[in-house]
Amino acid sequence: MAEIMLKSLAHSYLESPRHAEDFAIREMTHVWQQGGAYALLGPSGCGKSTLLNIISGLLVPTSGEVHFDGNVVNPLPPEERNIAQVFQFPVVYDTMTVYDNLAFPLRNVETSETKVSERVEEVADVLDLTSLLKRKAKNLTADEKQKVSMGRGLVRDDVSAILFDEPLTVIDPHLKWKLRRKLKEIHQRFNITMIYVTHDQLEASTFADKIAVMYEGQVVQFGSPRELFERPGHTFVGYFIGSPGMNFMRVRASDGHLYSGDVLLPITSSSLYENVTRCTSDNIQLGIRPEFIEVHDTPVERALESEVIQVQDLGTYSILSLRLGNVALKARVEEGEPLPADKAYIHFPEAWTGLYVDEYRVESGDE
Ligand SMILES: Nc1ncnc2c1ncn2[C@@H]1O[C@H](COP(=O)(O)OP(=O)(O)OP(=O)(O)O)[C@@H](O)[C@H]1O
Repeated sequence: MAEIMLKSLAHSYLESPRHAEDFAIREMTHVWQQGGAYALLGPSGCGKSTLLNIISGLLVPTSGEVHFDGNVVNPLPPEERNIAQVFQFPVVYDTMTVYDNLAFPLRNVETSETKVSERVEEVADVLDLTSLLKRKAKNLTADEKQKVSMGRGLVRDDVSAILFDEPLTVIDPHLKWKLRRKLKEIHQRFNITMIYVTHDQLEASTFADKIAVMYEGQVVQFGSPRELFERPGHTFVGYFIGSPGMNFMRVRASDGHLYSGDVLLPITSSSLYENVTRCTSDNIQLGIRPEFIEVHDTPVERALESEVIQVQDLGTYSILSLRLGNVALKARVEEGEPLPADKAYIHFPEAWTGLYVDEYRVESGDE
């Protein structure tokens, strides 16, 4: 088991990369601590598999170092890195029994048969595979095969880390939830560093204590599911996490006030105002999640009048599509709360309103 550090790591699939866009991984330094349950979350093509393959040694990075417990492992081939990797599609030997499949990684490193049977039985028990141990793998369903693949990753207790690359893709939707819980349980029981790659925010949040959100080859935020929701560090995290994503409004400061277009925003935080006036960039936005906008059906002090464009009834809550000046916003109203018809009076609580300059969050002194 190991702490994994990526030091000034960058990777391009091109021979002579010149621009930032030529890199699948843009230069980054990142630490995965020993024993952590991590998710690597991001849209298709952001570099997740590239990063995993660099850690496991399947891919040699263009520059930078990979450290396991402080030792550089760049020159080591995958088999010497002690990394278990579980891929999207099951990797099992069809002609072997489930038992022999699970025993394979242990027998490869000449483990005694007593230890083999101990570990195989333990892992089979955790993954509910005990009744299938004598079956040939070719007779298993896709779900069962993927559980065997996972089991092969878990069976050695000397691995540095287990990397999961979208492991639930082939799993039946109703079993996905169960397996996610199972992986969490396994993590707690075996205390192994686990990195779980996914593009699904729900999968990431159920599995991981900390999530690294990747966007265009960079980790734009590394935090708990709650931090990513409450204080997205980058506009992409705001859009990508939550449903619907965070609202962003372009803002400017003038005469002691903040404006979005022609709308004067009744924001009293002086440090927020000062931060905006200090910016040299013209890419300045305020971000607020639909869940945190206060919605009233009658005028109230400091609330802004907005036009209701659409109401989407989603059972226990509704999502309002609003227009404030020329800005489109979404707001969430819980069941039982007054639902505005034509006009909604909205208020942005300052504790939940973030300032974003050049897409990154800037903390104001008030927080
Ligand atoms: N073997 C390759 N040769 C050239 N370009 C590649 C290769 N593999 C990946 N890429 C490119 O590198 C970038 C990152 O790809 P990568 O597969 O790491 O992303 P990902 O986040 O894992 O996406 P997905 O979820 O679709 O697998 C993409 O632009 C992709 O097209």
